Amino acid sequence: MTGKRTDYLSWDEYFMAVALLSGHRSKDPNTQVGACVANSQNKIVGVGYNGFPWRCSDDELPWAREGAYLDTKYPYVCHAELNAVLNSISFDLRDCRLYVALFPCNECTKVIIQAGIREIIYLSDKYKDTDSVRAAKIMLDKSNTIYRQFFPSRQVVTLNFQVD
Ligand SMILES: Nc1ccn([C@H]2C[C@H](O)[C@@H](COP(=O)(O)O)O2)c(=O)n1
Ligand SMILES: [Zn+2]
Repeated sequence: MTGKRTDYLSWDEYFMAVALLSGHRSKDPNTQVGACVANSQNKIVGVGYNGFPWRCSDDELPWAREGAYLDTKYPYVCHAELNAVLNSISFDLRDCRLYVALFPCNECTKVIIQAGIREIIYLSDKYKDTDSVRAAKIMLDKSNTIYRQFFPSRQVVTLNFQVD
C-alpha cells in the first residue's frame, strides 16, 4: 500500500483558496475580493465576494473609482466580508475564522466583531495606510479579535476542469 499524499492543502490554504475562488465571481474591474468563514470544526459556513446589493443591476451602477462620489462604486458596493457574513448559514459566528484576500475596512470590521468572529486571516494589507484600516485595527485590538497575515508556502493552486 502506498502512503498518503503529502502535498494536500493545509486548512489555511484551503479556506484562503475558497476565498480567492469566490473573488472570481466579482464583477469589479479593479479589485476582486473574496471571503470565506470557517467554524471551529473547519466547516465552511459562509462565502462572499464584492458586488452590488441584490436587485441593483451590475450594469446600471458605476464601477468607477474616481469622480463624484455618487458616480463611483464606493457608496454601493457590498464588501466580500459583509457578504460572507450575510450569506452565512448561521446567525451566530462565534469562534469562527474569516479568510479574506484584503484586510477588512472599518465598516466590515464592525460586522465581523458583532457576528462573533474571533480571527481574521488575510493575504494583503495594501490599504494599511488608510484611516479605514487604521480604525479597523483599533476595533480589532480592543475587541481581542485576532488578525494575522497568511504567508502561503505555495504560490499557485491549479484548478483543472478537465478530470480524467
Ligand atoms: N477588505 C475589502 C476591501 C475592499 N473590498 C472591495 C470594495 C471594492 O469593490 C474593491 C476595492 O476597490 P479599489 O478601491 O481597490 O478599486 O474591493 C472588499 O470587498 N473588501
Ligand atoms: Zn469592508
